[in-house]
Amino acid sequence: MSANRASEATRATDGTETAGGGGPAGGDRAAPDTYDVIVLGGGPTGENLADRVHAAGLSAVLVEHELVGGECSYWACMPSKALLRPVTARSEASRVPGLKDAVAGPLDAPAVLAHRDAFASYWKDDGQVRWLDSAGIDLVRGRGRLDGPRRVTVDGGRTLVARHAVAVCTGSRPVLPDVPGLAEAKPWTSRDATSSKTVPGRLVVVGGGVVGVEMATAWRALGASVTLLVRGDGLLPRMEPFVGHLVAESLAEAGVFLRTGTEVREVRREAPGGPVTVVLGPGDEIVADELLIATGRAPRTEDLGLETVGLTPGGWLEVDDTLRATGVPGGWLYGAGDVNHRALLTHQGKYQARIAGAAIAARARGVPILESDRWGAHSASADRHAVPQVVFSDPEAAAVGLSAAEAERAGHRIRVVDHDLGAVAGASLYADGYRGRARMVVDLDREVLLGVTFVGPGVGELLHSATVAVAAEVPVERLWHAVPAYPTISEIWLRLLEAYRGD
Ligand SMILES: Cc1cc2nc3c(=O)[nH]c(=O)nc-3n(C[C@H](O)[C@H](O)[C@H](O)COP(=O)(O)OP(=O)(O)OC[C@H]3O[C@@H](n4cnc5c(N)ncnc54)[C@H](O)[C@@H]3O)c2cc1C
Ligand SMILES: NC(=O)c1ccc[n+]([C@@H]2O[C@H](COP(=O)([O-])OP(=O)(O)OC[C@H]3O[C@@H](n4cnc5c(N)ncnc54)[C@H](O)[C@@H]3O)[C@@H](O)[C@H]2O)c1
Repeated sequence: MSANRASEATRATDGTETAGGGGPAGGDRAAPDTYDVIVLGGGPTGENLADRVHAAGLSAVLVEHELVGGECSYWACMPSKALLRPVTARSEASRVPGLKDAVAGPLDAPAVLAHRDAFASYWKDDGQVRWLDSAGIDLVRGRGRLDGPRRVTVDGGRTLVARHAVAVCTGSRPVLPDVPGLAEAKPWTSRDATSSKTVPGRLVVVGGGVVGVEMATAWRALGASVTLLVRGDGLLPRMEPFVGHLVAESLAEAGVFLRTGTEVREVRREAPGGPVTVVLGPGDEIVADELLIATGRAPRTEDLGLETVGLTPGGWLEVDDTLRATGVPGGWLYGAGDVNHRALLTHQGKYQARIAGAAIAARARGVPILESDRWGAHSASADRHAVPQVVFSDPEAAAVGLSAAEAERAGHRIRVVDHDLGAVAGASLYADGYRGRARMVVDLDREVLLGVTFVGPGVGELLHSATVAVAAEVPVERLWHAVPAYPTISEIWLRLLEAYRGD
């Protein structure tokens, strides 16, 4: 069983299995101090990397100072999606004839929060630790710090030594912008927004990226009055512009107050737990019960001992396509997942873990590395060409590869093909008044797809078809023979291809 699958299986039952008391698996075992590979950080990336090298016959130890499973399991993907699924399910059901009345009325907030708690495994990592145990990977609890080449100290005490590699998988943390009064006001970060036990009456969200949009969606549907403050002129700026327009329209219909072109100048909270005042300009203030700051991430590298191996602490860890850190003599240091800033997504971290694990094992055995093979086992090329992402907003947004603007900036000769998703028979069956749009970006020189974007209800599950087309560089001519089933939303492929061919 691979990393993460054990915990997914326990959650799939009723979520209560991981809720019980600790058990013996939670602590260090009587482990040796020398391993083939030391992994720092037990998030999804670290777990998968340890699993891969162990499966290749190397010994591995995982060092984790909080919960095994990392940000994703307890304060990011899992709890946020558990909060959002009831929102999108109700929204879609309310547009299906015969169901509308059945889902009228507010969400049952206590039930949704309890569902979220179960999906966060009640913030206990027993299930993940059981999986490590069963996989034969040692766990050392505590903060790991590099102490020169191939050496790691844990909590300043015990020293671990690696024969082949140390992999830094320490992830990222939220950043707070430098705004007077902000830190003192103790705002919510993504951790609070995914774990709060109560629904705030009034919530101000700062940041129109993925966290801001998803959390504004969830907490509005749970009953909060939400104001979303965005610095730029729209939402989800990394995706095609039409995505942000549709999501903004839908958030406004849900009752979210959206203000673009704003800047938070000062924050005041007079008493702990009391109301918070967000100052946008002279006479322009908003008073709320909570303030969520969702303005991006910083790497967890500041106290990692990077200076002991010649690197500068605090920055994103620079790596090559085999995930090996650049500028470290001997080539024994790796960095995978959020910490290298290639793509801050769980699935990409797990992908990098598979690639890094294979590269570490190959180098340990003296097997030639296939670095030059762009799509070989030792090169994380998808990070640059085919990163998929689903934003679980209402409606969902899903994209892979390059947007039209990114493709142009990269110097490709492109053609952009757009189509109205609502005009597809499967979409109109899916929900009354289905609104959505799709775009494919075609590389005219090679006649392959560089990127695909969908926005509309249920499009998240459509994305992998596009990921296959982009990563595999399937010729457009051959895509014509990939026939979408009728009447599914996937028929959007046929419409896009017809438009491209001029049929
Ligand atoms: C609100 C939110 C929602 C998200 N939703 C999604 C989603 O739906 N889909 C998706 O793909 N991505 C999502 N992401 C992104 C995803 O959470 C991250 O990309 C992912 O968690 C990165 O995994 P990682 O293993 O690299 O790092 P992390 O999950 O951050 O894990 C790093 C681990 O290292 C440990 N650590 C750090 N320093 C040390 C040290 N010195 N010693 C020992 N241990 C250490 C930490 O305690 C942590 O457990 C979301 C992010 C947020 C904030
Ligand atoms: N469904 C998913 O895949 C999912 C969900 C949540 C988060 N994530 C990942 O987590 C990462 C972090 O998400 P995020 O939303 O925090 O970061 P982000 O980088 O996606 O968005 C942050 C936004 O805040 C804005 N911003 C920055 N400083 C600001 C300031 N001082 N005032 C106002 N706005 C400011 C930025 O312009 C940007 O639009 C992302 O890279 C994302 O990929 C993924």
